[in-house]
Amino acid sequence: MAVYTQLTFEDARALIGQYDVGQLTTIKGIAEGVSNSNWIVHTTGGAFLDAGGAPATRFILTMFEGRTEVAELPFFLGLLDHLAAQGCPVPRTVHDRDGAMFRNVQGKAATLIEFLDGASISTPTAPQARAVGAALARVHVSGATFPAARRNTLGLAGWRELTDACGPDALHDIHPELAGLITREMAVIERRWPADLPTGIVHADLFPDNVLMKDDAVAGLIDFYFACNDILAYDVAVTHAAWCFSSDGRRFDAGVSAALLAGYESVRPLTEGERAALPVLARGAAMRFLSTRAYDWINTPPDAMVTKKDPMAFARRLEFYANPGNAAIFAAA
Ligand SMILES: Nc1ncnc2c1ncn2[C@@H]1O[C@H](COP(=O)(O)OP(=O)(O)O)[C@@H](O)[C@H]1O
Ligand SMILES: N[C@@H](CCOP(=O)(O)O)C(=O)O
Repeated sequence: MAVYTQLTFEDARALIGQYDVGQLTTIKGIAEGVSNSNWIVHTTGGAFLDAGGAPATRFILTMFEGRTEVAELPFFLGLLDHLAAQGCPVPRTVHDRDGAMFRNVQGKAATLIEFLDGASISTPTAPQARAVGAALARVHVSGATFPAARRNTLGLAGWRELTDACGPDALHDIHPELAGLITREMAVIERRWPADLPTGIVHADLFPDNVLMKDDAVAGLIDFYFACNDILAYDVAVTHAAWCFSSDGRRFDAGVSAALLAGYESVRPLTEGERAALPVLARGAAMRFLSTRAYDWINTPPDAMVTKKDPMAFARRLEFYANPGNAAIFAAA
């Protein structure tokens, strides 16, 4: 459950009154998500139009909790507007009557976002993975004209900081071999991390729960709050790690993997250098989510209203990618 902040109907009514979207009728907390508080909001409709040109009556209200820096909101929210304007299936930010992209509520920043129809899926098929690969590539291509930039705060140095902060004893409690795996793999990843691949705007967290699908088509890419500038092929690797395994990381799906990469390349072909780097980028991607999940596993207070995510699911992916016998999954078809 990800609603960390209590918001009364009256608070919400006052907030929604600042936007030209009609009167608030209902507001309901959303169970999915980890990082921020989210509500689905219904209104009577106003000047903000949906994709069909009718007054929109459904919105997502997001309140930003600890992990999102308020100073970075213009980047994240401006990026949504930019990508939507470029035709990517991304929700637009609803601006308030003064043109502001976010407002302050109870000392926290909150924003109103366009609602996109669709459902996230837990077991993707190859055609769905193909569509996701193509949608990711469109974001990479469209991001090239976005004028702002943001450093990846959860890059290599961040993974090391987080895993060091966990400490060997707590890692041992998660799994007796976890600290050893992290030490070995961090050394390899740091040594082999590529320095000369194409960079640009990346989503950096394109998991199935951040993609809304309608049958085999991508209806929405959401949750851009880790977006930043980084190696484009690293984003492919993140998406690969997120989509091509069972959620516990025990089963790899070769068909989904091939379809994801083919879908990506149908829009933006990978260079030889990017292909060659995918094995180490995938090890990095697995380490990225292993490090945040392990840190959260150890540090989330027991009474927090959030379902902790299993770090071992990404330790298994990391072992898979580190196995030289599996490197062929990234070879050109
Ligand atoms: N623009 C949107 N349109 C429709 N549903 C959305 C939208 N944004 C978020 N959601 C819903 O809210 C849930 C949580 O949103 P998300 O941005 O992933 O939160 P978190 O940052 O906490 O992970 C999503 O899984 C989805 O069900
Ligand atoms: N995708 C990450 C969790 C990031 O949280 P989100 O709810 O903001 O997507 C993971 O699976 O570890």
